[in-house]
Amino acid sequence: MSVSLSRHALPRHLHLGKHPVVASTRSKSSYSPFANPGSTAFMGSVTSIKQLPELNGLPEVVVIGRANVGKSTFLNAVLGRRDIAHTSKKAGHTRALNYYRVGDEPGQLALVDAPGYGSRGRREWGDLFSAYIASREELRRIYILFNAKHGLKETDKGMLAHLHEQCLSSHGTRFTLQSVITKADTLDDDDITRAISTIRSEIFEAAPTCLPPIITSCVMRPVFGIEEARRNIEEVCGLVKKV
Ligand SMILES: Nc1nc2c(ncn2[C@@H]2O[C@H](COP(=O)(O)OP(=O)(O)OP(=O)(O)O)[C@@H](O)[C@H]2O)c(=O)[nH]1
Ligand SMILES: [Mg+2]
Repeated sequence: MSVSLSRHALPRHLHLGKHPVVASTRSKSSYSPFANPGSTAFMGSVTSIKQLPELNGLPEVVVIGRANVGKSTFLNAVLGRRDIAHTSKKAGHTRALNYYRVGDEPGQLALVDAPGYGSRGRREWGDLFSAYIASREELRRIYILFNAKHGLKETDKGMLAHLHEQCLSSHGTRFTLQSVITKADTLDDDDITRAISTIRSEIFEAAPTCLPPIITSCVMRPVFGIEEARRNIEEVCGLVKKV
């Protein structure tokens, strides 16, 4: 195993080519909701569809993926907080839809951490999630995470196909789908290039409407791909003024 991956070691096309880091789209005068991590607040846990919070029109994005893929860690990195979301080596840790407000009150957007799906996920979490995506009007984008080392499993393909159908049936007016590759540090440079290529094709096969992956590592210092993820969230929530 190698942890040598670095911005410089990454193949050029992974970070500079087809899907460039979008920091350059930010106007110097625009303000990032992620600029002040201290203003982020945990809003509460939702275990039943009736408990979904009233956010008075705040845009919302959700982070999903198989148990243990790194959802809560990714969310902490995006929020610039060490442990506002609880993480664990043991799969199945997050057991509710956990809401985080980003920005000073009343906030600029809500970020939602979801329980994992797959063999360690529980059926009732699946039911809650299905009801959530079917009805939540504030939802702008679903971030679906895949472990670089494990690639896509059948449950991932099934989830992608299901979400793709939902996007198509609403003509993309309700939410869009963005893929994210986690734990890029767990593969060496040759393997990560191959893994990304396979994951990209499998995503496209299962869900042609899903946007190609943002590649991340939350253990690299500095973290990798997180600034790109923040810009992506700001854009989909209408918070970036393009110059
Ligand atoms: N090497 C490496 N490990 C990571 C990375 N991100 C997360 N992890 C580890 O992966 C494990 C699971 O992380 P979580 O963030 O709790 O995963 P989760 O998807 O929220 O898990 P559940 O809530 O159980 O579904 C933890 O031990 C993390 O430290 C990463 O970028 N690189
Ligand atoms: Mg979690």
